[in-house]
Amino acid sequence: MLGLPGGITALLFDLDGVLTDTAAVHAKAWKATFEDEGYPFDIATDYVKYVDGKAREDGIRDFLASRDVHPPESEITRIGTVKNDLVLRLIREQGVEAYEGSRRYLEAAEAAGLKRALVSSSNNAAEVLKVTDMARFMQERVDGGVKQELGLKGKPAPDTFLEAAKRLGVAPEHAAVFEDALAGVAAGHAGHFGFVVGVNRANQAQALKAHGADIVVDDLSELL
Ligand SMILES: O=P(O)(O)OC[C@H]1O[C@@H](O)[C@H](O)[C@@H](O)[C@@H]1O
Repeated sequence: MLGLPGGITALLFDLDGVLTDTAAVHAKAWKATFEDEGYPFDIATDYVKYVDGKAREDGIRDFLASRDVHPPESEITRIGTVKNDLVLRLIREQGVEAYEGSRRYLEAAEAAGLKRALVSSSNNAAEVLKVTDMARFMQERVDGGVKQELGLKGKPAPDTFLEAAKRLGVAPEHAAVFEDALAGVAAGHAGHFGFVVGVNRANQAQALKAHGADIVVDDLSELL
């Protein structure tokens, strides 16, 4: 059913790049922010490898560590605030769209009686879900704020996905993970979920597979 193996009863969706076109907005804002700070930043390599899918502070820490820079927490918070102000401005100016294929997939999942949760590293997830009218599809939401409240480890650790499965009352082997980020598919793999769908929005099908995706699609409509 819906391109999933038998036994899957719950679906765990990443947001940016899986349900909405906001991954590119984040990438653009990170590039501008890091380059203003004096660090050349390549989206195809640095964003994908060090930042994509991770919690805000983890992305900053991991990218700067790759340049052998290890700033104090106050500095990481400052850079994160600059980047977030820019993301919010870009979202206000450009708007946010949900992928049509993802909306149709969620409608089909709802009609099929599958449970659904959002698992996003972003602190802006609730707002993005709301403005794209996708919140109504989600029975649970584990986002950047929930992660902080509960002290969960971020992606690529599986903890946020495991928390969402627990909230839905489903064992990991009965849940499928939908992710576009390498850190996200790695989290799905590490959590021993029943199925990991890699969503290829950045021409990285091979890398998604190598990090743990069971299948890779360009759009969720391929699974309908
Ligand atoms: O800064 P926010 O909105 O809390 O988002 C954190 C991260 O959320 C992830 O979903 C994005 O892939 C990252 O690019 C982003 O950095």
